[in-house]
Amino acid sequence: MIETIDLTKAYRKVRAVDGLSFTAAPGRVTGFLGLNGSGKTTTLRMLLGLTRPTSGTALINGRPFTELRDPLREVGAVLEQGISHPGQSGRAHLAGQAMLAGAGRARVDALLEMVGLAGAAHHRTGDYSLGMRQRLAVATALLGEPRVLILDEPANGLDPEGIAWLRRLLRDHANAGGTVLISSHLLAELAQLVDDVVIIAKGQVRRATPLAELSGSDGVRLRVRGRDPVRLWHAFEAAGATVGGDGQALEVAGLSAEQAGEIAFGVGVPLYELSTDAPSLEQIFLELAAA
Ligand SMILES: Nc1ncnc2c1ncn2[C@@H]1O[C@H](COP(=O)(O)OP(=O)(O)OP(=O)(O)O)[C@@H](O)[C@H]1O
Repeated sequence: MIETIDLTKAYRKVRAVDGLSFTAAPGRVTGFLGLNGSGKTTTLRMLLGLTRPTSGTALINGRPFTELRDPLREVGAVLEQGISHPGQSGRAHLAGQAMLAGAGRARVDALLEMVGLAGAAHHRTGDYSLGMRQRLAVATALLGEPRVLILDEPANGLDPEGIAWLRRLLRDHANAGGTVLISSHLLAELAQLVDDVVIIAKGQVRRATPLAELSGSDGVRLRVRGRDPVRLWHAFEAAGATVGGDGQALEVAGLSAEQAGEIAFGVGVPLYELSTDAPSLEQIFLELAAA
């Protein structure tokens, strides 16, 4: 379980995180989404005890990171690339980290297998592709068999096969009762991976919802053309809709197609066109994230 309560981080000129409250629940993969500079990394760093909050609380399994009894066994994180020495092999890197985490050799080999790096385990990490470095970072995060996983932009650099691998890995982790928080600045990148989304902008939560409920009916817009646009405009507004237009057609939010058709019929205006335009997930995200 991950929880932030009124979490705030102010730097001299910016409030990077501004009263942020959200939870990421066990058994779920939660996407933490925002545009560049919206405060994602700062939030994750506060959760991991790397940045001190100005105020508010960041909790992992009910405690601040600094009060966790055995942090490496409770939370694993992928924060940035370049954690390994480029001259070191992937295996040597992981074995070194394993000593810190109190994990044995068998675990190192099992993890290299699990992240698909067994064949490249003895190559220098300096020769790894971005995707391979991401896989090594995920293996490192999993060393202590933590229940909570925090991943900052892990899909970055992964090819479709890598994304499919990450999806399975995160799903298995959540299905086993683990908590996963994964950040990105692209909803499309996470749409196949996550159960829930927390969308932030300017350090504040704009929407926290199961992904399936993000594209609710409130985002649907109608495109309406009829013989008397002005009359239609007034009739739709009188019914509580928000109406815009481009001269050709009216753009109507807040009504279903059925309601709009009935209203047009009621005021005696023949319709030439009535279509619904459901925004894509990416459009909804951008609208929320840019607000
Ligand atoms: N150490 C710091 N000192 C001053 N300002 C900072 C510091 N760290 C972050 N910021 C500012 O806080 C804001 C949020 O940054 P943060 O890195 O958390 O965003 P982000 O959502 O992770 O962005 P990105 O996707 O680009 O990594 C930005 O305006 C950034 O410039």
